[in-house]
Amino acid sequence: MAPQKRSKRPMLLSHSRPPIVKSKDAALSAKATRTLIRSHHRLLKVRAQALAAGDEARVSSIDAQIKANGGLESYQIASKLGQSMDRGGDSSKVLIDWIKPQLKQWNNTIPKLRVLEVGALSTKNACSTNPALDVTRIDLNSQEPGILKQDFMERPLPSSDDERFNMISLSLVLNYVPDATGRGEMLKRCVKFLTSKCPIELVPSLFLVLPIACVDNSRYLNEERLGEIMACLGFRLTQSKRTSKLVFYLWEYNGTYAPKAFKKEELRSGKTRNNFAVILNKK
Ligand SMILES: C[S@@+](CC[C@H](N)C(=O)[O-])C[C@H]1O[C@@H](n2cnc3c(N)ncnc32)[C@H](O)[C@@H]1O
Repeated sequence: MAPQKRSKRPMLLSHSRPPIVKSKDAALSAKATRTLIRSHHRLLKVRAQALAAGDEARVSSIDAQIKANGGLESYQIASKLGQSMDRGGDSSKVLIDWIKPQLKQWNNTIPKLRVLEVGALSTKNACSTNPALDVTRIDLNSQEPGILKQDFMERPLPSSDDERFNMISLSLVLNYVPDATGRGEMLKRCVKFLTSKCPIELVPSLFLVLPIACVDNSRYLNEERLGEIMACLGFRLTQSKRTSKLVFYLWEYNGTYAPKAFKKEELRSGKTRNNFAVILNKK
């Protein structure tokens, strides 16, 4: 009788990052990195729940735990490690590969394309080092002088196209937002920062990277639902790519912004599913 194939268990969201490492030492630090990232996300989630419940004492106690774990800074170091070459590399390389054909139209006699990188950990990634791109980098906690310390949700809304962007990068940022409504608001907000005024022929776009478990193993989100949410915001999927841990998407904005309501509704059940969700409010 042929040996029975072991069925592959669906991946938990907490196990999605960083990608596999090879050497023994790296494997150890990968484990520590994963634990730190997982714990930070979990604490942010319970903090958001305590905040919503008005439980200030619990919020303070969670803040103390986050601090004891090294805070956002340690989380960012762990994320950077996850981004390093031996763990799958810089995600913005995927974006550059995808837009390479359009970037061929660019030369240094015309203005650069404006890119907003939300959740930026480096000034030297593929996006930042591309000569055709003028990258504005923001993060809740700046690690380098070229990164502005700013919450995207608090960034003043643009008053003209000169303050808008041809592309926005949200790489592993949407899953950082601890509540489902906040994620919907973040996606909506992206639209307000995009412009079709561009030095080359390029449709304004959103580069979105998520841990694969957010769409493959969530009770509340799958690719179809994500597509529906994005479609009502005016986005059309033009590129996508999967690795064992991450999913990359390029969404073009077609200008038809008409948000519909999407609740947190169970799309698939099962004990090993995660609870990643995006709630969209009409207004
Ligand atoms: C997992 S790291 C991802 C970094 C990098 N983009 C990557 O792909 O590896 C998430 C980063 O997003 C930042 N972030 C989350 N929400 C943000 C917001 N509302 N505004 C600015 N940065 C945010 C966090 O501070 C954190 O540094």
